[in-house]
Amino acid sequence: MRSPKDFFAPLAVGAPDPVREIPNPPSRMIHFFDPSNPKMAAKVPDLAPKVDVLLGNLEDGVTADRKEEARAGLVRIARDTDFGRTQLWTRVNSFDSPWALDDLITLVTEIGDKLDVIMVPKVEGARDIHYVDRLLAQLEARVGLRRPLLVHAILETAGGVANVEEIAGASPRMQGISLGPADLAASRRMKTTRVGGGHPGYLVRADPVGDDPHAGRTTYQQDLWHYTVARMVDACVAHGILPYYGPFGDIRDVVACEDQFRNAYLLGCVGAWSLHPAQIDIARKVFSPAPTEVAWARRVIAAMGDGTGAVMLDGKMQDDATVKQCRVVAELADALAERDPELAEAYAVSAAATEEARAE
Ligand SMILES: CC(=O)SCCNC(=O)CCNC(=O)[C@H](O)C(C)(C)COP(=O)(O)OP(=O)(O)OC[C@H]1O[C@@H](n2cnc3c(N)ncnc32)[C@H](O)[C@@H]1OP(=O)(O)O
Ligand SMILES: CC(=O)C(=O)O
Ligand SMILES: [Mg+2]
Repeated sequence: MRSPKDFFAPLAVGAPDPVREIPNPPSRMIHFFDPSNPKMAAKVPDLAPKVDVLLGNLEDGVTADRKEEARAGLVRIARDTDFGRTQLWTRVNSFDSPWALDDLITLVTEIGDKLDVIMVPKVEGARDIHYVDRLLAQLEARVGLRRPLLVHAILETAGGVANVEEIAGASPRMQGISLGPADLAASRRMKTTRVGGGHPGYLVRADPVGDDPHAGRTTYQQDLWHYTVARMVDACVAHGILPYYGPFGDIRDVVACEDQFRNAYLLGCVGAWSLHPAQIDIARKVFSPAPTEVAWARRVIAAMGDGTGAVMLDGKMQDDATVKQCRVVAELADALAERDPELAEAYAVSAAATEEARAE
């Protein structure tokens, strides 16, 4: 653990000063693509304006014999593409692999000025973040970067979950954490073979109605990921960084994907991964507050004046705490509207309708 006195000191002579506050532009979907896959690479210019984050994935999902091609492909794509306001992230290989060191050296020295965030898989504890923190500072100093690269950890080992608070606070570079349900399931020896989502066997059952233990008992499927997501959200928020749900592997099941994303949204996550173009709009829909919610939030804020006291609105008590809840929704809506003309219109229309209803 760094001393609080030198927490914000650069870790190499000539490296840029660490950021004091993590930037929070929209990152509702982190869209994964394999830079060694020509079909996916060809889609990047069209996808860029449609997503908040594009992530060139070098780790799992890229075959071992195409690791170098993926790395070189990402360098090429980063140089040749105008990403506009869309962020460019990468996921490097894990630190025990033969590729991670070259991933970091090549990407920072070749396209460090284009990258926003480096996602690190299989983070076990603060020691992994300390390693990448120092190495990034050395590389930034070598190439003269003026803006520090940020680091995002994947929570996908039992050790990582046990150490999630220290990971979240390990460096001022820490931008956020994503849940990695596939590796985490394997690490914990969970007996699900799915990538995220529920499982029909993980349930609670209503009490028996008579002597027959089988008759008429409703079951309720439970969320396997609730504990981990909630723990991750608390660790992130306590350290001023951003929590994300990770991948949902059943691409065809757009309904369950939306449910899983929405659970994460309601628990405090700011976004999720999209593995396939079909998941981009699901994430956009879920992680953008509904216009009716925004209209309600604005009504509460207006009704609460200076934000203190208690008032009744449509039969519901509002006070200092509920106005804070509503500010979360309204501020998110304002930030998204600034980027997304469709949402700006939807939120403006809902505001006008609310005004009209109040005037009547
Ligand atoms: C547990 C983890 O670590 S998750 C993270 C690692 N995994 C990944 O990143 C997986 C990323 N996604 C993929 O590899 C693919 O989407 C797959 C394998 C799941 C499905 O791919 P396909 O079988 O090709 O899907 P499908 O046929 O529906 O694709 C339709 C088109 O979209 C393209 N496409 C698919 N996924 C993506 C993507 N993520 N980005 C851009 N284009 C994509 C396909 O190349 C195809 O292009 P075409 O119309 O020119 O032929
Ligand atoms: C996200 C990821 O890497 C995993 O689920 O293993
Ligand atoms: Mg993984």
